[in-house]
Amino acid sequence: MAKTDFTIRRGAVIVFEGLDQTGKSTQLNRLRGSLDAESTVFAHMPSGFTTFTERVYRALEGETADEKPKSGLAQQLAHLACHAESVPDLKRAAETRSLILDRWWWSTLAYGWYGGSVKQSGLPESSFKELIDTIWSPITPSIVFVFLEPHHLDPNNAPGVQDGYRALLDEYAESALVVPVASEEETHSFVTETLLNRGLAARVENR
Ligand SMILES: Cc1cn([C@H]2C[C@H](O)[C@@H](COP(=O)(O)OP(=O)(O)O)O2)c(=O)[nH]c1=O
Repeated sequence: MAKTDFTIRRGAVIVFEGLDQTGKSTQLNRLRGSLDAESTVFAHMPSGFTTFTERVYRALEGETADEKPKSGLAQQLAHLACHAESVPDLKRAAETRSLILDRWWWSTLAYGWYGGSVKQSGLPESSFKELIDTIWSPITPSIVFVFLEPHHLDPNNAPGVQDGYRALLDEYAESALVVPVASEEETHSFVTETLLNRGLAARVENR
């Protein structure tokens, strides 16, 4: 029987965002498994493509307790340092192929600002947003899939983070949508059908 796969349209930028433990990674893996490896670049923020971004990510995840930053502002600035380092590569990937992003600046705003830690530092929201805008202005997403319902409790999902995602969803209603809660298989179908319907993906009959 023929296996049906997909290609993502060249130039498309697809973002997966949302709370921890919501099935985002599972769905990204499913999508990766049904795409040809050549034409789409997958990137995870903050771990990116370089030793610098990889090592900062490991420090942020805190393999040892003393490795993690104590300051919420330092934490988000470290994330943004990784984003700044990765954006030129992301831009190139989006121009020559297609790009699938596992988190981008919505996480910075949702976890950092709406989670409360950056606000506590005294940095005004406008300054934080301006920094984010400056770093991310080269990248425009074609679609943002937002995962909002955690399967398990996760300490990273501070109160407010979900509200942050909802505010971003309202602001970017044209390109962003909530992924409905469903089985793994149904969610995979939802993602692929949405991409097909919006002309961001095409079916490929092979083998
Ligand atoms: C990209 C990004 C992530 N984060 C947070 C979201 C997650 O709680 C954490 C790690 O992200 P990630 O490794 O994607 O977590 P998971 O695989 O569990 O979904 O970092 C920020 O606080 N700011 C950011 O800019």
